[in-house]
Amino acid sequence: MSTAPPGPDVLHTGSGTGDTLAAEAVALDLAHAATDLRRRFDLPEDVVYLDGNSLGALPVGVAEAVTDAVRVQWGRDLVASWNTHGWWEAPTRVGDAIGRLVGAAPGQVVAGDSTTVRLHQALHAAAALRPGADVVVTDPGSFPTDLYVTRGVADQVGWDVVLADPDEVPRTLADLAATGRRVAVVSLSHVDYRTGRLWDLPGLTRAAHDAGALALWDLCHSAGAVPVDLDDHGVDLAVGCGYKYLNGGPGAPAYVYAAARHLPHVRNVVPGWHSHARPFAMAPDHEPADGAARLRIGTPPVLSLLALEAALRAFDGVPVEAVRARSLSLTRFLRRCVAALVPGAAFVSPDDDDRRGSQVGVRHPDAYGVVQALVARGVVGDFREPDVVRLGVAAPYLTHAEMLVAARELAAVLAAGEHLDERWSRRATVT
Ligand SMILES: Cc1ncc(COP(=O)(O)O)c(C=O)c1O
Ligand SMILES: Nc1c(O)cccc1C(=O)C[C@H](N)C(=O)O
Repeated sequence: MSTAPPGPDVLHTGSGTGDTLAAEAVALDLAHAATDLRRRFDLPEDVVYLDGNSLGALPVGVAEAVTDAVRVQWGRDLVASWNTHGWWEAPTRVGDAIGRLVGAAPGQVVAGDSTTVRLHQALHAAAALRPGADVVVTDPGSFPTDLYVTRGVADQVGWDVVLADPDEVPRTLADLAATGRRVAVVSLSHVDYRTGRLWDLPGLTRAAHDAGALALWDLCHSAGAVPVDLDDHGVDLAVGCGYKYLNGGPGAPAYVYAAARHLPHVRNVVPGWHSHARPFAMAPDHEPADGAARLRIGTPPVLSLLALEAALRAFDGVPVEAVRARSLSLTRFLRRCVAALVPGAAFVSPDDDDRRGSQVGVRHPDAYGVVQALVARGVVGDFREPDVVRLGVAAPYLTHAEMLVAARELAAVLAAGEHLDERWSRRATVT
């Protein structure tokens, strides 16, 4: 199966519906040609890659940037590179580059470490900014690491964890206020990793503020795919990873955002020496640096930061609003193709554009087998417990033609019963 460039042969299904969809795919790809950034990525020709919400594709230029960082900066220039190649400033420089994609003015984002660590740090910062409050509100459907970290920090600072579906958060906040409870922070994911549900970040941020709480957002599944506009919406704290829609590579550095109004008061729970105002004074007492640098920790993963920095150039000249418009068109079309070719498909992701992130999920009792059979046919998605076939749509490098190919392959897998193959009876470690 070849998909690049997807021509009429690949698209032809031999059915009336298929022909109509094929013609539509061609028309939509023409209409969205300005945001087709496939040439900025190094993707295998024979794969429809629908897992960029787990691990983004490799952007052109990253391998060269890493080679230069290793051979020239590390290999030749050695320790001087901290100064001469800007290694020291990389966490805040890359943080600012991420900030451009999530609507944060410079000086509020720092990159490095993992989402897990950054969330831990952000929740502790919230605790220090809201002394006397003793509740954290979060979504029971959050990604597991978020639940574990939230419970862990709650134990450390003496909070109660109140679980509420994001739709129910305003009512939960009202109930808590009515019983005299003070909420420190509402901590939510912008897009649900399993369902692709996009939550109302502006409205829920306002609801948190109205209750006297801070709003903390996990942007793992929205940064680089959905406009976030952190500053415009008055978000207090945010975290996210670098390896999904930001395409920074496996284990790419994560990031933390603290709004400028909070930064002078933010306490860093892991105040390593890179967060010191004068690190090379080697002073025995910690004195926080100004700005986002106070959220640095210890020595950053320089090679990974430079890889992420090069990866972010894939977005150069393309506003995230344009990426979103392409993503909506792709997910809308994918949904329509699946509905047409797989009658009765049970969608888990919302139909409504305003409520859908950048993925389409379908429930199936043999979802794991369906995903494996799709992968065997060159359509790479992933399986999420308990029964979700998750198709992530990283708009910059995908086409409408590929959406149709994915739907056709899904229909073919189900028609042939390939999902029931014995090969899929043992699950891989990473699903
Ligand atoms: C919403 C969300 N938060 C956090 C994580 C993971 O955190 P970490 O990057 O520390 O593994 C993921 C994905 O792995 C995620 O989807
Ligand atoms: N972070 C991951 C990892 O370390 C290994 C395998 C997958 C991942 C992922 O990113 C999974 C992803 N957060 C998800 O939404 O399912």
